[in-house]
Amino acid sequence: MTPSTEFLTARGLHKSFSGDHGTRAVLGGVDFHVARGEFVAIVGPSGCGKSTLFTLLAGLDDADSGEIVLGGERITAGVPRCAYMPQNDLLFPWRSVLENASLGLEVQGVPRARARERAGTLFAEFGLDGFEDARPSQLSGGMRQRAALVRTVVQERPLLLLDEPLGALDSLTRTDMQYWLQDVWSRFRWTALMITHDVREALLLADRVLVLAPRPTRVAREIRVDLPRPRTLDTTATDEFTALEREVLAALVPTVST
Ligand SMILES: Nc1ncnc2c1ncn2[C@@H]1O[C@H](COP(=O)(O)OP(=O)(O)OP(=O)(O)O)[C@@H](O)[C@H]1O
Repeated sequence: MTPSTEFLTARGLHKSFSGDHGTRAVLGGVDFHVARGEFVAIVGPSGCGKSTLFTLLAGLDDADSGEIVLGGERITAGVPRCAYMPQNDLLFPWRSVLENASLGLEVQGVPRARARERAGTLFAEFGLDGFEDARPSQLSGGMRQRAALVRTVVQERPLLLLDEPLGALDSLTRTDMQYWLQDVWSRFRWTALMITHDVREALLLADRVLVLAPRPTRVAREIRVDLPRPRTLDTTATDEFTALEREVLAALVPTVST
C-alpha cells in the first residue's frame, strides 16, 4: 500500500493495564494501515486485545506509546472521530427504534428533530421501515443489529468500528445479516474495521484480514482477500475461499496443522 492510499495508520501501539496482580501488557506494538473505502476484518485469539485496540481507535483511551493517524490527523482520547458500534447493541428499551437510531447524532449536538429525520431516511434501506415507533423489544435480533448500525453509520464519521456486530445472532440470522451487510457496504462504501471471531464471515466481507497474535498482541499476518464481489454461497465453496480459510486459521492457531 502506498502512503497516498493510507487513510488510517496505526503505528507501534503499546498498551498495558495495571491492577492488583501487576501490569498486563495487552498491545505489544500494533502496526497497520487501512485505505479509504476499505473493509478490513480483525481476527485474533480471545482476550488478545481486539476491543482494547478499538477503544484507542475510537478515541476513548490513549495508547502508552505509538500513534493513530486518521486522514492526516492524530486520534487521541476525548476527540472521537470514528463511529463505534460496541459488541452489545446497547439499544435503550424505553426509547423507540427511531429515537435509539438518532441517539448518536443527538450526542454529537444535532437538534433532536433533525437527528430523527436523518436517521429515518435510512430505515427503508436497513429493512426497518414501519418500525420507527416500535420498542427494541419488539424487534428480532437481526433488526436490533440493523438499528444499532443505523445509529452508527448515520453519524457519517470517516471510519466505522464494528466490534463483533453479528456475534450475538443465531447462525441463520447471522448468515442472512452477513450477506445484507455486504450488500449495504457495497452501496455506501464505508471505510470499516470489523472485529469477528468467525473466519468465514471475515472472508465473506473483508478486502483484507488482519490476524492478531496472542497478548501482548501485534499483527501476526495480513491476508488479502481478492475474491470477486458480490460474494455468494457459491464463493464460499470455491477452492480459493477454502485456501484463504486455511491460511487465516493457520495464522490464528499455528499449533494446529491444517
Ligand atoms: N480497562 C481495563 N483495565 C484492565 N484490564 C483491561 C482493561 N481493558 C482490557 N483489559 C484486559 O486486556 C485484555 C484484553 O482484553 P480485550 O477485551 O481487549 O480482548 P479481546 O481480544 O477483545 O477479547 P475477546 O475476544 O474475548 O472479546 C484482557 O486480559 C482484559 O482483562
